[in-house]
Amino acid sequence: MSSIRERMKEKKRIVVKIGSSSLMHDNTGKLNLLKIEKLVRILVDIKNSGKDVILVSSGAIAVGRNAIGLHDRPDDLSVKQACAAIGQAKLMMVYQKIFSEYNSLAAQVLLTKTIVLNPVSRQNAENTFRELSKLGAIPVVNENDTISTSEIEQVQTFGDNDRLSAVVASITDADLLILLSDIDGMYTDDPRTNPDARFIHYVETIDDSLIQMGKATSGSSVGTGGMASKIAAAMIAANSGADMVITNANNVENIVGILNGEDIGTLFLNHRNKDFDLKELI
Ligand SMILES: Nc1ncnc2c1ncn2[C@@H]1O[C@H](COP(=O)(O)OP(=O)(O)O)[C@@H](O)[C@H]1O
Ligand SMILES: N[C@@H](CCC(=O)OP(=O)(O)O)C(=O)O
Repeated sequence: MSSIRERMKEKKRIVVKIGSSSLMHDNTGKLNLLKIEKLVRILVDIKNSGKDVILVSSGAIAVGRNAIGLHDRPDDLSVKQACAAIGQAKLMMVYQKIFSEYNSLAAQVLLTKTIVLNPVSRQNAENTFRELSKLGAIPVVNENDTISTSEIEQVQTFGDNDRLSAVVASITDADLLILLSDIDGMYTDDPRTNPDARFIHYVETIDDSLIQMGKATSGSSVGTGGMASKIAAAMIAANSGADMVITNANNVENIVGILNGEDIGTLFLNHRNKDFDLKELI
């Protein structure tokens, strides 16, 4: 076990993000309940061990699409937003049920970019997260997709939950962000299109050559942002003082391995920057 990975054992506040593709069965588009159940059990156990944990869960639009029998990804904004409204409620119902089976409280927090950019509403959000932590609840965060859109200037969108999860790590002062994806971690190129792509275990510095390697291509019909948005998230996390690990959601036990210091996924090392202004990277 490397000394860099040893420091994972000391992490106190962990943000875990799961993407839409990882929550669903790819052949049916329905929720993978076994995976969600395992994820929740692990999160509650981390909380029980005395650490703080926050879940950022995508899936509102995908679950809503499935509920109304919409096979293709909607292009129309109002359809997307209606799907999100239906899907977010259904998703929370599932989370509530499973969290309560482990005697734990799930708390829904829906954010928009505007909330984070406005100092007063951002302070409110920070206070809420702090209070939830004191109460022993586990926040389940998503973007407020029914109202945030790039087309409405007053309510700008994060667009993908990788960036959102890094923003959550930043405003909650988390020391670790784990992105559960449909891939083992970052490669030198998208391995779905380039068989010669090599796995990257550690990233010390996010430079231009690394940014070029992370393509915006998504591995599924429900994912958003590809590796490019995960690198954008890593930049926010690193500046905020949080290490970030990308790992495969096929095995949610990877979370436990990462916290035990095992060499799993791609680790982006943090470089806390006290002059960092979140506004510049979102
Ligand atoms: N350099 C790269 N390394 C690994 N994956 C990459 C890279 N560039 C693009 N990708 C793509 O990014 C996808 C993961 O992003 P995305 O589909 O948005 O997943 P998620 O829903 O898990 O966030 C991978 O399945 C892969 O096809
Ligand atoms: N907020 C949207 C998901 C946006 C997103 O980034 O999705 P993903 O690439 O699956 O993490 C939803 O809940 O449907």
